[in-house]
Amino acid sequence: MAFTSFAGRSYNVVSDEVKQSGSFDEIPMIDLTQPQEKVVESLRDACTRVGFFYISNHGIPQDIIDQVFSTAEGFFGLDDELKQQVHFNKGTALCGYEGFQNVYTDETKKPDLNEAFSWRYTPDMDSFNEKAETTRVEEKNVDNFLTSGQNLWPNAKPEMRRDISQYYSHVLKLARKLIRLFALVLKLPEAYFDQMMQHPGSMGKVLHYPPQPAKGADPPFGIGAHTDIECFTILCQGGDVPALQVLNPKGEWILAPPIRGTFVVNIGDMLARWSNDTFRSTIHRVLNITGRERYSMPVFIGPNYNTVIKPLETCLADGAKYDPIPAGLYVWKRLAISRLDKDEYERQRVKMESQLTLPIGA
Ligand SMILES: O=C(O)CCC(=O)C(=O)O
Ligand SMILES: [Fe+2]
Repeated sequence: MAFTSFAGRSYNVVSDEVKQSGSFDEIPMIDLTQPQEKVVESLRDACTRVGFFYISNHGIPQDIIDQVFSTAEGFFGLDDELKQQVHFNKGTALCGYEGFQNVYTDETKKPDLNEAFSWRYTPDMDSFNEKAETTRVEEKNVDNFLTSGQNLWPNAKPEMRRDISQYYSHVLKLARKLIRLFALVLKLPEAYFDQMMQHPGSMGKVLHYPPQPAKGADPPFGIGAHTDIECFTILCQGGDVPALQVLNPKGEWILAPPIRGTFVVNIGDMLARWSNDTFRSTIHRVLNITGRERYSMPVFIGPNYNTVIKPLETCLADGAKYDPIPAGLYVWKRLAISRLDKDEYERQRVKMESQLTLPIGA
């Protein structure tokens, strides 16, 4: 069975059976409190060979995590009418509520069996970053997708804004720590990405996957097989509901179960592209056949949307494989194609391309 991702790469999937072993037989675990050289060495292996890893001792208090999942569960339990009030179609940032089977992720266009609520970075959600407010000015000439303040927070569940913001502030801090480690892995100065991460091109999402039948010829997936769009994802799995599967190079699906006290981190297409494929962006999907409700919360991290993603100098041994593209345009195209109808996509594309242009000589 062949699989072509939205990023245009082909993969061979040999078996639909979930294996516990393979060419990477498990997802590495990296303790962030080890000496830095050890962390960097483990990250180099994880990012180049697997594209997925767990992190332990990440520093985010468990009660903050528990709180946000409990609030999100309450939000998903609201009447549909209340959730529809913040449907992503009501805003311009492609964020807000997505109902069951509203969106598709894999190239078969089969709708995903989840409901979700998503938000975009705004400086007021970045409370550990003293420079957050001053970076807002960088975005003043662009609107729609790129403008801050477009989040659709539900009035019917005001704790969503409070608890998500609290959690997200912590995750942003962790993300800035990780990007410094990635810089070292890529043989760049530790602070190489710092400025670009002041106002990150970032989104977050909380997802609810209902249980689904274990058998069936052509089952819907909680989320279809895909690679993530941004540079990397920090994923928190709520409860103890194993359903995330990761495709190894042999074409086998490896389970990445929740491990309390850890996050799953995975590399996305933007960092694979930026690193000229030094880092791997690995295919994954969700199939919740546990009989239980599953909740998860990925935060997608990328640089400021004006950043030009051009293969990094330290990764050019085989020549640049990719053309430069503004980060915001890359993200927008990937999100919009599975969310907007064709005419609306074309209308917005023209506008986006005129707003996000490459600097001369990029
Ligand atoms: O729910 C999960 O475990 C994964 C979600 C995911 O892959 C995504 O939202 O991109
Ligand atoms: Fe994903």
